[in-house]
Amino acid sequence: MTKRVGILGGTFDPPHFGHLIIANEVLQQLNLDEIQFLPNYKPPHKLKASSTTAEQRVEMLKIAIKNNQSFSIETIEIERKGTSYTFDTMSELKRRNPEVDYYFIIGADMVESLSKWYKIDDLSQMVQFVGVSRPGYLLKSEYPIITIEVPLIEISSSSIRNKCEDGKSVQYFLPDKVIRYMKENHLYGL
Ligand SMILES: Nc1ncnc2c1ncn2[C@@H]1O[C@H](COP(=O)(O)OP(=O)(O)OP(=O)(O)O)[C@@H](O)[C@H]1O
Ligand SMILES: O=C(O)c1ccc[n+]([C@@H]2O[C@H](COP(=O)([O-])O)[C@@H](O)[C@H]2O)c1
Repeated sequence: MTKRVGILGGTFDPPHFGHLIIANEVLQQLNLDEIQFLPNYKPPHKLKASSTTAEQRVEMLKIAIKNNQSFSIETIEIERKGTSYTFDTMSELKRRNPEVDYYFIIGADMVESLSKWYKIDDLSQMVQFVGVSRPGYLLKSEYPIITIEVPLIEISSSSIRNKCEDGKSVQYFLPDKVIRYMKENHLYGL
């Protein structure tokens, strides 16, 4: 039987409640079988290098999704290294799991930039894109995306990193256990 899997690709530097809420909303609203979080090794469009390692980002993701049996982590991009082009990743995942229908979840900020993605025409034939609302961005695309309304969440990894560096609290933006890991490992100036 065909399996329907949602993929949430991201840098997760760090993972936050925005990621968890959109993943859960798409899972529920599209009645998918599961969600796989796909941490990238090197995001194609971000110029600034992370201050954290890929292993630390994966560790934080593990802590964040623990206890939800519908959530798991796909580490294919970390293992492949290099620039994490989604076309390369999804071609390989489709080759490994031809029976799976993939739903690639993106926030509205990413929806706006889809035309610049590597081999986007081929990629949009291979996966079903699912765009979710995000404050400040339109949920419109020339590509055949499904759009899902989620509660608007004004949280981003960059705002969390900035708050940490400014000595401000990030409690309630991400799980306490992830904050504990960040402190123990002195991430983001903590
Ligand atoms: N608050 C949010 N609402 C909706 N979508 C989000 C939200 N935060 C992240 N996303 C989406 O999740 C995916 C992964 O995001 P990413 O890991 O880059 O986090 P980010 O908060 O956007 O990071 P940064 O601030 O460093 O750019 C992207 O498709 C992004 O659009
Ligand atoms: O393949 C591309 O050209 C491409 C361009 C921009 C973003 N992406 C993917 O979109 C997802 C969200 O990206 P980011 O940078 O917001 O973490 C992540 O899986 C990226 O690898 C992919």
